[in-house]
Amino acid sequence: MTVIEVRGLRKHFTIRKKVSRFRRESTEVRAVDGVDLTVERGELLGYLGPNGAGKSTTLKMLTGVLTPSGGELSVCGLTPVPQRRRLAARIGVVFGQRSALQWDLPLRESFSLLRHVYRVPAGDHETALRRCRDLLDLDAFLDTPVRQLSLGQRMRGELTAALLHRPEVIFLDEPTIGLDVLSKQAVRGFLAELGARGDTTIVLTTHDLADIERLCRRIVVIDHGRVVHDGSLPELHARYGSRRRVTVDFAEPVTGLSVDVPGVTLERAEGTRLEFALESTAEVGDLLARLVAVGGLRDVTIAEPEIEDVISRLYTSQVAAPVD
Ligand SMILES: Nc1ncnc2c1ncn2[C@@H]1O[C@H](COP(=O)(O)OP(=O)(O)OP(=O)(O)O)[C@@H](O)[C@H]1O
Repeated sequence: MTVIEVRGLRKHFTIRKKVSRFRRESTEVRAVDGVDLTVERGELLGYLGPNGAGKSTTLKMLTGVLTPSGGELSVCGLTPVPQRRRLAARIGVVFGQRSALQWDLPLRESFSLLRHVYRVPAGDHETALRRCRDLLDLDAFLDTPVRQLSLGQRMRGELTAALLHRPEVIFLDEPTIGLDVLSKQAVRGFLAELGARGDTTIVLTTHDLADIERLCRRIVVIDHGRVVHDGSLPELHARYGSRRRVTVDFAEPVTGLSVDVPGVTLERAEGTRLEFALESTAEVGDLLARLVAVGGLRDVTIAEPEIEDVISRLYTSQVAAPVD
C-alpha cells in the first residue's frame, strides 16, 4: 500500500536582498525542484543529501508545515496543507527545532496531555507508553520536568510523544544529532525495532553514517532539490564505485613497487606496509598474485567499502546526476 506519493514536488523561495540604498534584488532559491517519490507502507527510508539539499523543506511539505510551490503530494491519502488536522492524527513528527513536549511539565504529564489531544483511549495509551518506556529506557526520568532533561533524554521523550497515538508514518529530521553514544544507540535500536514490525513507515533525514548503515533499507539522496539516487545501500555502493581497501605487510620495506592491476590504486606506502584502494571491478586475486611475486609478503587485510567513502564520493562527485 502506498503511503506517500509525490510527483514533481517543488518549493521555491524568493529572497530579497538590499543591493544599494534604493535598490533591492530578488533571487529565487529552488529548495525542492521536482521531486518524485513513492513510499510503501512499512518502508524505512533514509532521505539524505548534503547541507542545503532540500531535505527539511521536503519534510515540511510532507507534514503540512509548508505549502508547495508546485507538484502533487499525498500522505496517507491526504493532501498535507489543506488536510493538516486530519493528517496530524495519522503521522508523527520529530523535528529537532520543534518540541511536542511541555517544557515545565514532567515527561509523564506531557504524554498524558498528548493522549487527550489525540483522544487516545487510556488502555491504548498505557500499552504504547509501556513499549516506549521499555525500549527507550524512560523510567529513570519520566517524572523529571522536560527542561531539566539532557538532549538524549529529551529526544527519547520526543520519539515517544510522536508515537503514542500510533501514527502510520513517522518523519524524523536528524533524530540522533548531538546525542551521546548511549542515547544514539537507544534511538537507533528503537527505530530498528519499529521498522522491523513493518506497520509503521519511517522517513528520516540524517548526516550520521551509522544511522544510515543500521537503519536505512532504502536511501533517497537529493542534491540541489532533485533526487540523484533512489535505491538500497548495496545499490549505492555499486553505483558510486565504492572501494575495498587492501592492506599488506611485507617482511622488509618495499620501494619502487609498481602495481599494474586495473582498478587498483596504491594509496599509501609506509615502511613495510602498503595500502591499496580497489574499485568494485578490480580483482583482489590479481593484486595478491602480483604482491606474492614480489616476495616477503607477511600479512593481508581486506576491508569492505566504508559507507563514509561512498556517501562522500556521492556528495562531492560530479557523477551525481538526477534519477530519470
Ligand atoms: N524559509 C526559507 N527562506 C529562504 N530559503 C530557504 C528557506 N528554507 C530553506 N531555504 C533554503 O532552501 C535550501 C534547502 O534548505 P533545507 O533546509 O531544505 O536543506 P537541508 O537539506 O535540510 O539542509 P541541512 O542538511 O543543512 O539541514 C537552502 O538553500 C536553504 O537556504
